[in-house]
This record gives sequence, structure tokens and C-alpha cells, in this order.
Amino acid sequence: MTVHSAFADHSTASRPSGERSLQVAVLGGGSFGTALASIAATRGAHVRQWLRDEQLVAHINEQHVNVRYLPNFAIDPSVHASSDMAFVLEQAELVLVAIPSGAFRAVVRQAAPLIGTETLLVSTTKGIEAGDDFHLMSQILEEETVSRHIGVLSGPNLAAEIAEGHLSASVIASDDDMTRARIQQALSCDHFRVYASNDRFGVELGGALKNIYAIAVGMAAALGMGENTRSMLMTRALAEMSRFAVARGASPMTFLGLAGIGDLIVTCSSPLSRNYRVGYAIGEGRSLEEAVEALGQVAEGVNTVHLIVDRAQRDGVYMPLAQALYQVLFEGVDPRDMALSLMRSEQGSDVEFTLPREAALDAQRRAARTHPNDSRDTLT
Ligand SMILES: NC(=O)c1ccc[n+]([C@@H]2O[C@H](COP(=O)([O-])OP(=O)(O)OC[C@H]3O[C@@H](n4cnc5c(N)ncnc54)[C@H](O)[C@@H]3O)[C@@H](O)[C@H]2O)c1
Ligand SMILES: O=P(O)(O)OC[C@H](O)CO
Repeated sequence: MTVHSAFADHSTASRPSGERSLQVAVLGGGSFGTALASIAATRGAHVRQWLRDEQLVAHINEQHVNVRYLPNFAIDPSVHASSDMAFVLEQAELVLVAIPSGAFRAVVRQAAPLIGTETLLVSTTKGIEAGDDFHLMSQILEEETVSRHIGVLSGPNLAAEIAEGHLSASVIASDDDMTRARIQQALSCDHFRVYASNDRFGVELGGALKNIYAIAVGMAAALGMGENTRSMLMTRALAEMSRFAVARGASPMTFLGLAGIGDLIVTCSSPLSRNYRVGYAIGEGRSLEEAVEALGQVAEGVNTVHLIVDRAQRDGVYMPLAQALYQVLFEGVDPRDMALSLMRSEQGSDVEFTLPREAALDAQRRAARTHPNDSRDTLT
């Protein structure tokens, strides 16, 4: 097995001198948690990482490799893994939570008694909590802890590429300017940049929503789509994502940034994305259950799609791609039939923030009344 040492190679170049070391805790032993733990350590922080698997803990501490999630990469040797939550959180000034959405609240609840009001608390998880309340991860952090410094880290961040040292960037979103600035200091290094945002919900929704479209694009890729098709799907996905997020109070501008279009591009283009891979496997003819089992990790979009579709219906937000994906994944609709049906549906506005969708549809309906022979059957 070849173990690249991208993390270690960057350590001396990035380590600030003469500064007191920040105490960092990472909750989660998956690939992103491991990549972030290593980056923080290369920046000179004292890093402890919490994970449940004792064998993996021992392996990380002795061999400095996460054999389960990032087997080919050397972790900064100063990262200390442990299955003891109290030990990991002891004196932690910054806590990064990299736990799948399904277990996020339970883990945060376990950590909460050890998190103070001044602890910086950042979610890196791109998902939505199951249930009727449509809770984002940062809302769980607010509900379960007393921290006054909550943030969200999200962007085009394939963990394996970060681990390999590919130049990458992310966004720290928080209402609190000190939280933003301190995370930028703690995590930026020669191969990782951190930009700031004050649109926490927009950034968080960008990360959660793009997963479902990556499944759709992966599926289309396996069905032999062209690049025009990919581009159309991604751009219309962006229109849906921003429409949904704006209806929930986010800024549409956030979707022009790394956590919007940036993350959508990478997740809809790379076979390293778990969501893309699940979609691709389904496009090749596997069932959803087979695709998820073959992946062996969490593809958040599978759990997110019904929450988004349900919420969009309740709020009256038009989400045809998400709705279509739901029908393909859970109602047995053939993806090719679904693609045809989408192509025949109403043609609205390109950018709704310049030409509102209803204005474009009204004009089409007026044109259909004036020139009935030219109109499409499906126009209403
Ligand atoms: N992997 C990436 O490239 C990447 C990049 C950016 C963001 N993210 C986001 O970060 C989050 C974490 O992703 P990841 O890839 O690090 O790991 P992951 O989603 O594969 O799993 C994370 C860790 O959580 C642990 N875990 C699962 N259920 C648990 C439970 N009930 N109690 C305690 N621990 C539990 C797993 O054992 C694993 O160590 C995801 O929500 C993902 O959307 C991932
Ligand atoms: O592997 P995925 O599909 O969960 O995507 C990973 C990251 O979110 C990409 O930014």
C-alpha cells in the first residue's frame, strides 16, 4: 500500500511560529473529519479526534493512517485519536463536527455537557435532520449546546483530494465575525483556503441540496448523457437550490460562491463523490438498496431528497428536478421516461432573480391563446 504524505509535507511550511497552540477537537472518524484534523494539526493546533472504533483509534495513533476511510494518506502524526469523548473535548477551544446527519444530534448531545459558551462549534456535515421540522445541523448545535460561536464549513471539498494536497477552498459561515476569522486562521494552509460568509443558512443549504442533484447527474452520466445535458442539469439544479433557499431566508448570492455553484460543480462531476456514485450505480441498473450497499458509506442526498421534496411542497416551492429524482429513487419511475417528461414540462425563466418565473409563464400562456397552433400540448 502506498501512503502519500501530503499532510506531512505541508506541515512545516504552514505552522505558525510563536503562537499558543489552539486546542481542536474533531468529532467523527470519517474521511472529512480526518482531513480536517490533519490540516488543523499542520497549522500547529493540538488536535484530538473522536471516533468509536477502538481498532481504528489504535491504528491512527500508531500508524497515522485512517485505514477505513483514507487508506492511502499519512495523517499528521500529532493528531491524537480517542474513543473517549471527555478526553477529546477536554479544553477544546474549537470543535469540528463531522458526523453524518443521521447521528449528528445524538453525538452533539453526548458532547454538549463538555462544550462551553466560548467554544467555537462548527458543523461540517452536509445534510438535514430526518423528521418534520427541517432542522439543519447548525440549528441542532444551537439547540443542544450553549456555545455562542456557531458556524458551518462547506464548499467543494472532496476529502480525498484535500488529503492528497490538491489546492482547495471552503467557506466558513457564521453570524459571528470572530468565529469566521478564527476558523480562517485555524484551517487555512498552503493547500487549503477558507473564505468567509455571514449567510449561514445559505451556505448550509448549498451543501445539503447539492447532494441530491449529484445523484441525478451521476445517473444521467451512466445513461450516456452529453455535456450539454450535464450543464443543463447543473444549472437548473442551481436555480432550484437558490429558489428553495431564498424561500427559507437565504441570500441568492450565496449560490454564486464556493458553497453553491462551487460545491455543485465538484459533486456533480467527480466519481469521488459518494452521491454521484450512488446515482451512477442506479443509472447502470442497480436498485437503490444495491447502490447504497455497494458504496458502504453515507450518501446524504439519499436521505435528504424526501425531506426537500416534502418541505418544497408544503412551502409551495417549485422543485421539478428534486421531485423527479424522488420518483425515480422511491417510486420506481424509469429515469429515461422521467427525463422525457421533464423536457416536455413548462419552460420558465432562466434566472428568476432578473425575470420572475411567473412572468415568463404568463407570457407563454398569453402566446398560446393568441397562437394556439404553435403551442406545446403540455402548456397549461
Ligand atoms: N467525505 C467528504 O469528501 C466530505 C467533504 C465535505 C463534507 N463532508 C460531510 O462531512 C460529513 C462527514 O463525512 P465524512 O466523509 O467525514 O464521514 P462519513 O459520513 O463517512 O462518517 C463519519 C464518521 O461518523 C461516524 N459515525 C456514523 N454514525 C455514528 C454514530 N451513530 N455515532 C458516532 N459516530 C458515528 C462514522 O463511523 C465515521 O467515523 C458528511 O455529512 C459529509 O456530508 C464530507
Ligand atoms: O462524497 P459526497 O457526495 O458526500 O460529497 C463530498 C463533498 O460534499 C464534496 O464537496
